[in-house]
Amino acid sequence: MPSPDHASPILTVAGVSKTYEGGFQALKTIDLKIARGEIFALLGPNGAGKTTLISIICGIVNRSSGTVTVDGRDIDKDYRVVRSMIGLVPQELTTDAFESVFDTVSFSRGLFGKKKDPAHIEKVLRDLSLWDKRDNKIMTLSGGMKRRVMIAKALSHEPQLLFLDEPTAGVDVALRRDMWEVVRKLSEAGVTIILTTHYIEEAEMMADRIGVISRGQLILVEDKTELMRKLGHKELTLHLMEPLAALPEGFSDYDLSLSDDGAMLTYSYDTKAERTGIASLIRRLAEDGIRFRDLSTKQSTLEEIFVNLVEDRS
Ligand SMILES: Nc1ncnc2c1ncn2[C@@H]1O[C@H](COP(=O)(O)OP(=O)(O)OP(=O)(O)O)[C@@H](O)[C@H]1O
Repeated sequence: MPSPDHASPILTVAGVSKTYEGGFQALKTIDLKIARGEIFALLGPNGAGKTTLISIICGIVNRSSGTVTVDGRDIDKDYRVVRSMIGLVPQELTTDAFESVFDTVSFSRGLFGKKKDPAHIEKVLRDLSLWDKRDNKIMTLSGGMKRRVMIAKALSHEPQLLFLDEPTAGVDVALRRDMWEVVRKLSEAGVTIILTTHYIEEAEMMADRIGVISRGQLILVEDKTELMRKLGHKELTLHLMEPLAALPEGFSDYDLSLSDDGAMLTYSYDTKAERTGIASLIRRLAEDGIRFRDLSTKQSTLEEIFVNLVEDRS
Protein backbone atom coordinates (compact mmCIF):
# COMPACT_ATOMS: atom_id res chain seq x y z
CA MET A 1 0.00 0.00 0.00
CA PRO A 2 1.43 3.46 -0.85
CA SER A 3 2.08 5.48 2.28
CA PRO A 4 -0.06 8.58 2.80
CA ASP A 5 1.29 11.66 0.99
CA HIS A 6 1.20 14.50 3.48
CA ALA A 7 2.90 16.96 1.11
CA SER A 8 -0.13 17.40 -1.16
CA PRO A 9 -3.29 16.94 0.87
CA ILE A 10 -6.39 15.69 -0.90
CA LEU A 11 -8.57 17.63 1.52
CA THR A 12 -7.94 20.93 3.27
CA VAL A 13 -10.42 22.33 5.77
CA ALA A 14 -9.48 25.83 6.94
CA GLY A 15 -11.26 27.85 9.60
CA VAL A 16 -14.57 26.06 9.14
CA SER A 17 -17.28 26.80 11.68
CA LYS A 18 -20.99 26.13 11.83
CA THR A 19 -23.77 27.77 13.76
CA TYR A 20 -27.15 26.23 13.03
CA GLU A 21 -30.25 28.38 12.65
CA GLY A 22 -31.45 28.98 16.15
CA GLY A 23 -27.94 29.81 17.26
CA PHE A 24 -26.43 26.45 18.21
CA GLN A 25 -22.73 26.40 17.41
CA ALA A 26 -22.02 22.85 16.27
CA LEU A 27 -18.48 23.53 15.04
CA LYS A 28 -16.02 26.07 16.44
CA THR A 29 -13.00 26.60 14.16
CA ILE A 30 -11.89 23.46 12.39
CA ASP A 31 -8.57 23.19 10.56
CA LEU A 32 -7.66 19.84 9.09
CA LYS A 33 -5.57 18.40 6.26
CA ILE A 34 -6.05 14.88 4.99
CA ALA A 35 -3.27 13.18 3.08
CA ARG A 36 -3.88 11.21 -0.07
CA GLY A 37 -4.25 7.54 0.70
CA GLU A 38 -4.74 7.73 4.45
CA ILE A 39 -7.48 6.32 6.62
CA PHE A 40 -8.52 9.05 9.01
CA ALA A 41 -10.88 8.41 11.88
CA LEU A 42 -12.87 11.25 13.34
CA LEU A 43 -13.57 10.05 16.84
CA GLY A 44 -16.00 11.70 19.19
CA PRO A 45 -19.05 11.19 21.34
CA ASN A 46 -22.64 11.70 20.10
CA GLY A 47 -23.36 15.26 19.16
CA ALA A 48 -19.67 16.27 18.92
CA GLY A 49 -20.09 17.60 15.37
CA LYS A 50 -18.78 14.73 13.23
CA THR A 51 -21.74 14.53 10.88
CA THR A 52 -21.89 18.30 10.61
CA LEU A 53 -18.26 18.45 9.53
CA ILE A 54 -18.50 15.77 6.87
CA SER A 55 -21.82 17.14 5.64
CA ILE A 56 -20.15 20.52 5.11
CA ILE A 57 -17.30 18.94 3.15
CA CYS A 58 -19.80 17.01 1.03
CA GLY A 59 -21.79 20.16 0.32
CA ILE A 60 -24.94 19.03 2.15
CA VAL A 61 -24.77 21.56 4.99
CA ASN A 62 -23.71 25.19 4.52
CA ARG A 63 -20.84 26.32 6.68
CA SER A 64 -20.87 29.62 8.57
CA SER A 65 -17.23 30.40 7.79
CA GLY A 66 -14.04 28.97 6.38
CA THR A 67 -12.94 27.22 3.20
CA VAL A 68 -12.79 23.65 1.99
CA THR A 69 -10.67 22.46 -0.92
CA VAL A 70 -10.53 18.99 -2.40
CA ASP A 71 -7.48 18.22 -4.51
CA GLY A 72 -6.82 21.98 -4.58
CA ARG A 73 -10.33 22.87 -5.82
CA ASP A 74 -12.67 25.07 -3.85
CA ILE A 75 -15.93 23.31 -2.97
CA ASP A 76 -18.04 26.33 -3.90
CA LYS A 77 -16.32 27.40 -7.11
CA ASP A 78 -15.90 23.87 -8.47
CA TYR A 79 -18.90 22.28 -6.82
CA ARG A 80 -19.72 19.67 -9.46
CA VAL A 81 -16.15 18.54 -9.98
CA VAL A 82 -15.48 18.38 -6.27
CA ARG A 83 -18.71 16.53 -5.55
CA SER A 84 -17.85 13.93 -8.18
CA MET A 85 -14.54 13.29 -6.42
CA ILE A 86 -16.32 12.48 -3.18
CA GLY A 87 -18.31 9.45 -2.11
CA LEU A 88 -20.47 9.60 1.00
CA VAL A 89 -21.92 6.70 2.91
CA PRO A 90 -24.46 8.32 5.22
CA GLN A 91 -25.62 6.99 8.57
CA GLU A 92 -29.13 6.34 7.41
CA LEU A 93 -29.96 3.69 4.85
CA THR A 94 -31.53 5.58 1.98
CA THR A 95 -32.21 3.32 -0.96
CA ASP A 96 -35.20 2.43 -3.01
CA ALA A 97 -36.47 -0.81 -1.51
CA PHE A 98 -37.99 -2.14 -4.74
CA GLU A 99 -35.01 -1.72 -7.03
CA SER A 100 -32.38 -4.36 -7.66
CA VAL A 101 -28.90 -3.99 -6.24
CA PHE A 102 -27.33 -3.57 -9.68
CA ASP A 103 -29.82 -0.93 -10.86
CA THR A 104 -29.56 1.07 -7.64
CA VAL A 105 -25.80 1.24 -7.84
CA SER A 106 -25.77 2.01 -11.59
CA PHE A 107 -28.31 4.76 -11.07
CA SER A 108 -26.11 6.40 -8.43
CA ARG A 109 -23.28 6.63 -10.94
CA GLY A 110 -25.58 8.43 -13.36
CA LEU A 111 -26.34 11.07 -10.73
CA PHE A 112 -22.78 12.28 -11.02
CA GLY A 113 -23.02 12.68 -14.76
CA LYS A 114 -20.74 9.71 -15.39
CA LYS A 115 -21.25 7.46 -18.41
CA LYS A 116 -22.66 3.99 -17.76
CA ASP A 117 -19.93 1.52 -16.95
CA PRO A 118 -21.31 -1.93 -16.16
CA ALA A 119 -17.77 -3.32 -15.81
CA HIS A 120 -17.02 -0.85 -13.02
CA ILE A 121 -20.30 -1.57 -11.27
CA GLU A 122 -19.53 -5.27 -11.49
CA LYS A 123 -16.11 -4.69 -9.91
CA VAL A 124 -17.58 -2.66 -7.07
CA LEU A 125 -20.24 -5.29 -6.40
CA ARG A 126 -17.70 -8.09 -6.51
CA ASP A 127 -15.32 -6.25 -4.15
CA LEU A 128 -18.16 -5.86 -1.67
CA SER A 129 -19.31 -9.47 -2.06
CA LEU A 130 -22.60 -8.26 -3.52
CA TRP A 131 -22.30 -9.73 -6.98
CA ASP A 132 -24.41 -12.79 -6.12
CA LYS A 133 -27.13 -10.44 -4.92
CA ARG A 134 -27.08 -8.15 -7.95
CA ASP A 135 -30.63 -9.04 -9.03
CA ASN A 136 -32.11 -9.03 -5.52
CA LYS A 137 -34.45 -6.26 -4.48
CA ILE A 138 -32.93 -4.10 -1.75
CA MET A 139 -35.76 -4.84 0.66
CA THR A 140 -34.93 -8.55 0.66
CA LEU A 141 -31.37 -7.96 1.92
CA SER A 142 -30.08 -8.20 5.48
CA GLY A 143 -29.07 -5.02 7.29
CA GLY A 144 -25.40 -5.78 6.69
CA MET A 145 -25.94 -6.28 2.97
CA LYS A 146 -27.91 -3.02 2.79
CA ARG A 147 -24.92 -1.25 4.29
CA ARG A 148 -22.70 -2.75 1.65
CA VAL A 149 -25.12 -1.47 -1.00
CA MET A 150 -24.74 2.02 0.51
CA ILE A 151 -20.97 1.71 0.13
CA ALA A 152 -21.35 0.42 -3.44
CA LYS A 153 -23.54 3.43 -4.28
CA ALA A 154 -20.94 5.76 -2.85
CA LEU A 155 -18.23 4.09 -4.95
CA SER A 156 -20.26 3.89 -8.16
CA HIS A 157 -18.77 7.07 -9.61
CA GLU A 158 -15.14 6.26 -8.72
CA PRO A 159 -14.54 8.84 -5.99
CA GLN A 160 -11.04 9.51 -4.67
CA LEU A 161 -12.25 10.45 -1.24
CA LEU A 162 -14.76 8.33 0.63
CA PHE A 163 -16.63 9.40 3.76
CA LEU A 164 -18.17 6.77 5.97
CA ASP A 165 -20.44 8.18 8.64
CA GLU A 166 -20.58 5.69 11.51
CA PRO A 167 -20.17 2.72 9.18
CA THR A 168 -20.70 0.12 11.86
CA ALA A 169 -23.15 1.80 14.24
CA GLY A 170 -25.55 -0.85 15.45
CA VAL A 171 -24.07 -3.76 13.54
CA ASP A 172 -22.95 -6.95 15.21
CA VAL A 173 -19.33 -7.82 15.89
CA ALA A 174 -18.90 -10.20 12.95
CA LEU A 175 -20.32 -7.70 10.52
CA ARG A 176 -18.21 -4.92 12.00
CA ARG A 177 -15.10 -6.96 11.24
CA ASP A 178 -16.35 -7.52 7.69
CA MET A 179 -16.82 -3.80 7.25
CA TRP A 180 -13.30 -3.11 8.47
CA GLU A 181 -12.02 -5.58 5.90
CA VAL A 182 -14.00 -3.78 3.20
CA VAL A 183 -12.53 -0.43 4.24
CA ARG A 184 -9.02 -1.84 4.29
CA LYS A 185 -9.44 -3.19 0.75
CA LEU A 186 -10.72 0.16 -0.47
CA SER A 187 -7.73 1.86 1.05
CA GLU A 188 -5.39 -0.60 -0.63
CA ALA A 189 -7.11 0.23 -3.91
CA GLY A 190 -6.04 3.87 -3.40
CA VAL A 191 -9.18 5.49 -1.98
CA THR A 192 -8.62 8.04 0.79
CA ILE A 193 -10.99 7.26 3.64
CA ILE A 194 -12.46 9.40 6.36
CA LEU A 195 -14.69 7.63 8.80
CA THR A 196 -16.55 8.90 11.81
CA THR A 197 -17.02 6.70 14.77
CA HIS A 198 -17.66 6.72 18.45
CA TYR A 199 -16.18 3.25 18.76
CA ILE A 200 -12.65 3.68 19.99
CA GLU A 201 -11.85 0.15 18.96
CA GLU A 202 -12.80 1.02 15.41
CA ALA A 203 -10.44 3.99 15.30
CA GLU A 204 -7.72 1.89 16.86
CA MET A 205 -8.18 -0.94 14.37
CA MET A 206 -8.61 1.09 11.23
CA ALA A 207 -7.02 4.47 11.23
CA ASP A 208 -3.60 5.78 10.26
CA ARG A 209 -4.47 9.03 12.01
CA ILE A 210 -7.09 9.96 14.52
CA GLY A 211 -8.81 13.25 15.14
CA VAL A 212 -10.67 13.57 18.41
CA ILE A 213 -13.65 15.91 18.21
CA SER A 214 -15.49 17.12 21.28
CA ARG A 215 -18.14 19.83 21.50
CA GLY A 216 -17.41 21.12 18.00
CA GLN A 217 -13.66 21.33 18.44
CA LEU A 218 -10.89 19.13 17.14
CA ILE A 219 -9.05 18.70 20.38
CA LEU A 220 -6.35 16.50 18.96
CA VAL A 221 -5.11 15.17 15.61
CA GLU A 222 -2.37 12.62 15.78
CA ASP A 223 -0.82 9.67 14.08
CA LYS A 224 -2.35 6.65 15.79
CA THR A 225 0.84 4.96 16.91
CA GLU A 226 2.33 8.30 17.96
CA LEU A 227 -0.83 9.09 19.93
CA MET A 228 -0.62 5.85 21.78
CA ARG A 229 3.10 6.30 22.42
CA LYS A 230 2.80 9.91 23.58
CA LEU A 231 -0.18 9.60 25.83
CA GLY A 232 0.20 6.04 26.84
CA HIS A 233 1.23 4.52 30.06
CA LYS A 234 2.67 1.10 30.23
CA GLU A 235 2.33 -1.49 32.89
CA LEU A 236 4.90 -4.03 33.87
CA THR A 237 3.53 -6.99 35.79
CA LEU A 238 5.84 -9.27 37.74
CA HIS A 239 4.54 -12.73 38.53
CA LEU A 240 6.13 -13.45 41.89
CA MET A 241 7.70 -16.70 43.07
CA GLU A 242 6.21 -16.24 46.54
CA PRO A 243 3.10 -14.13 47.16
CA LEU A 244 3.51 -10.99 49.26
CA ALA A 245 1.20 -10.09 52.12
CA ALA A 246 1.60 -6.36 51.45
CA LEU A 247 3.43 -3.96 49.18
CA PRO A 248 7.14 -4.04 49.99
CA GLU A 249 8.34 -1.13 52.10
CA GLY A 250 10.70 1.51 50.81
CA PHE A 251 9.29 1.54 47.27
CA SER A 252 7.17 4.67 47.58
CA ASP A 253 9.01 6.22 44.60
CA TYR A 254 7.45 3.61 42.37
CA ASP A 255 3.81 3.44 41.29
CA LEU A 256 3.26 -0.14 42.44
CA SER A 257 0.17 -2.18 43.12
CA LEU A 258 -0.30 -5.69 44.38
CA SER A 259 -2.95 -8.12 43.21
CA ASP A 260 -5.48 -9.34 45.78
CA ASP A 261 -3.78 -12.72 46.08
CA GLY A 262 -0.38 -11.04 46.45
CA ALA A 263 1.04 -13.01 43.52
CA MET A 264 1.40 -10.18 41.03
CA LEU A 265 3.15 -6.87 41.43
CA THR A 266 2.30 -4.23 38.84
CA TYR A 267 4.40 -1.18 38.07
CA SER A 268 2.86 1.67 36.02
CA TYR A 269 5.27 3.94 34.22
CA ASP A 270 5.14 6.75 31.74
CA THR A 271 6.40 5.90 28.28
CA LYS A 272 7.29 9.58 27.75
CA ALA A 273 9.68 9.65 30.69
CA GLU A 274 13.40 9.65 29.99
CA ARG A 275 13.91 6.70 32.30
CA THR A 276 11.28 4.09 32.89
CA GLY A 277 12.74 3.05 36.24
CA ILE A 278 12.36 -0.61 35.37
CA ALA A 279 16.02 -1.52 35.76
CA SER A 280 16.35 0.09 39.19
CA LEU A 281 13.05 -1.40 40.37
CA ILE A 282 14.11 -4.92 39.43
CA ARG A 283 17.53 -4.42 41.07
CA ARG A 284 15.95 -3.20 44.29
CA LEU A 285 13.43 -6.03 44.37
CA ALA A 286 16.27 -8.50 43.95
CA GLU A 287 18.13 -6.85 46.85
CA ASP A 288 15.01 -7.34 48.98
CA GLY A 289 14.85 -10.99 47.99
CA ILE A 290 11.64 -10.57 46.00
CA ARG A 291 11.95 -12.92 43.07
CA PHE A 292 9.67 -13.35 40.08
CA ARG A 293 9.20 -16.18 37.65
CA ASP A 294 7.74 -14.23 34.74
CA LEU A 295 6.91 -10.71 33.64
CA SER A 296 4.60 -9.08 31.13
CA THR A 297 3.98 -5.55 29.88
CA LYS A 298 0.80 -3.92 28.66
CA GLN A 299 0.37 -0.65 26.73
CA SER A 300 -2.70 1.40 27.63
CA THR A 301 -5.39 1.21 25.00
CA LEU A 302 -6.79 4.07 23.03
CA GLU A 303 -9.91 3.76 25.15
CA GLU A 304 -7.96 4.62 28.30
CA ILE A 305 -6.20 7.45 26.48
CA PHE A 306 -9.51 8.83 25.24
CA VAL A 307 -11.09 8.75 28.68
CA ASN A 308 -8.04 10.54 30.11
CA LEU A 309 -8.23 13.20 27.41
CA VAL A 310 -11.89 13.92 27.94
CA GLU A 311 -11.44 13.93 31.73
CA ASP A 312 -8.55 16.39 31.41
CA ARG A 313 -10.83 18.84 29.68
CA SER A 314 -13.88 18.58 31.87
N1 LIG B 1 -30.09 20.97 11.61
C1 LIG B 1 -29.70 21.21 12.85
N2 LIG B 1 -30.18 22.26 13.56
C2 LIG B 1 -29.76 22.51 14.80
N3 LIG B 1 -28.85 21.77 15.47
C3 LIG B 1 -28.33 20.73 14.83
C4 LIG B 1 -28.71 20.37 13.48
N4 LIG B 1 -28.03 19.28 13.12
C5 LIG B 1 -27.24 18.94 14.17
N5 LIG B 1 -27.42 19.81 15.19
C6 LIG B 1 -26.74 19.77 16.49
O1 LIG B 1 -25.34 19.92 16.28
C7 LIG B 1 -24.60 19.07 17.17
C8 LIG B 1 -23.67 18.19 16.38
O2 LIG B 1 -24.41 17.26 15.64
P1 LIG B 1 -23.73 16.16 14.70
O3 LIG B 1 -24.81 15.35 14.08
O4 LIG B 1 -22.76 16.82 13.80
O5 LIG B 1 -22.95 15.29 15.78
P2 LIG B 1 -22.22 13.91 15.62
O6 LIG B 1 -20.88 14.06 16.24
O7 LIG B 1 -22.28 13.45 14.22
O8 LIG B 1 -23.08 12.98 16.56
P3 LIG B 1 -23.79 11.59 16.25
O9 LIG B 1 -22.74 10.57 16.47
O10 LIG B 1 -24.85 11.55 17.28
O11 LIG B 1 -24.31 11.64 14.86
C9 LIG B 1 -25.64 18.31 17.96
O12 LIG B 1 -25.77 18.94 19.21
C10 LIG B 1 -26.89 18.42 17.15
O13 LIG B 1 -28.03 18.42 17.99
